[in-house]
Amino acid sequence: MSVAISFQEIVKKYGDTTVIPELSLDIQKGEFFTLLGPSGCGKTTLLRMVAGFNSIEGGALAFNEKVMNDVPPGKRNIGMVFQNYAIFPHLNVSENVAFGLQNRKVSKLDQQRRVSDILNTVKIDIYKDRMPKNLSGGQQQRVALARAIVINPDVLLMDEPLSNLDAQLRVDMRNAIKSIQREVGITTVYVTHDQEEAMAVSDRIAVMKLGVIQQVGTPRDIYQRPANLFVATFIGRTNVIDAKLEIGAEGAASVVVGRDYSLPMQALQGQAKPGESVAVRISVRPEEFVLSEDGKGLAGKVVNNVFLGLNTHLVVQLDNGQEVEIIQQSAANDVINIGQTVRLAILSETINVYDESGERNLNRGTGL
Ligand SMILES: Nc1ncnc2c1ncn2[C@@H]1O[C@H](COP(=O)(O)OP(=O)(O)OP(=O)(O)O)[C@@H](O)[C@H]1O
Repeated sequence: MSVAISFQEIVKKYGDTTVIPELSLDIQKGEFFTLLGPSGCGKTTLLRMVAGFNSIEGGALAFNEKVMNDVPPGKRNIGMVFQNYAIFPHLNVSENVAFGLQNRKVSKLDQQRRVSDILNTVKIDIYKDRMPKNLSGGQQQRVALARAIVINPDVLLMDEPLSNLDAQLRVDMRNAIKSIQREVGITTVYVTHDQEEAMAVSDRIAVMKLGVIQQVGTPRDIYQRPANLFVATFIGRTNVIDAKLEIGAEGAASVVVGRDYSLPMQALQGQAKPGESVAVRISVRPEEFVLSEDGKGLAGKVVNNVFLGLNTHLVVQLDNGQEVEIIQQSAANDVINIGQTVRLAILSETINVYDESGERNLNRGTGL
């Protein structure tokens, strides 16, 4: 694979305020790449730098190794889709899609052929003569997508394209966007604050906080091995619990949680000296707890119990007062009642152990 978009120590400032300090990132050709993070973290700012709508105060932005910092938006060969579909109300579907081609000196016949191909791809060919006001939100967003890709852009940029759609349509449309992107094979940069949406569509995700990338990885990497506690808590749900990393005389590592629940952690050998005990924080996803059958585990009391069909969600209050969330497959007969005391075992192969600050995942880079 070759790099399609490269950010090299890129800086964005508004006046004296630095919003993006020296960010470096490579996006591969054909990749579906998502910028994900809470409101105000700089996703849109970065996307607008790619589009050429924002100036760049430092570093370099390159497309296929060509520096683009001073290339105007109209000369970047980019397709864009925004939250508010921005299609022309006075043009019908075909005319909207053809619009971008009219300025590109494409013959009438070629225009018709390309418009008809794209309408097929995004599955709105049956509405080709309709006016936008007679289309649903999802259909309008398909028109916007068709218009963005009909010009054969090098890069497709999408900024929260599904935010205006209702929940079910958002799920349908994200699947549609992903399969259209795969079919067309276009390098795509997608902005969202919705982590589930990001997981569903992306090849890779960059999680951002305050203009700084916290982690870049596949959805699976980011969920299973979050680089720090910010990522662990932003992606999916998790329980953060104080613990101790203890290294035995022979160097074997274990994580001790609560009073005396000890989990052997092979991956953490070498993180401290033999005989040492270091304060750490562990991240345990709700599905990484199991109700212990052998009496080993963290003691607690069930304080809430919600049956959701396949799964049951429990809230358990541990001995130290902390409440943790657990997801269990609903057993056929076994009902766990509120008030019941339980022991919670932790699947030690999967949990992540962080230093006390939460900035460093001690499991990463250990071959796991
Ligand atoms: N024109 C501007 N002038 C000054 N500050 C700005 C400007 N545009 C954005 N900012 C600031 O830059 C930071 C990043 O904003 P940006 O819109 O990129 O965030 P975002 O992650 O896209 O958020 P959201 O999801 O809410 O759109 C914010 O602190 C914002 O207040």
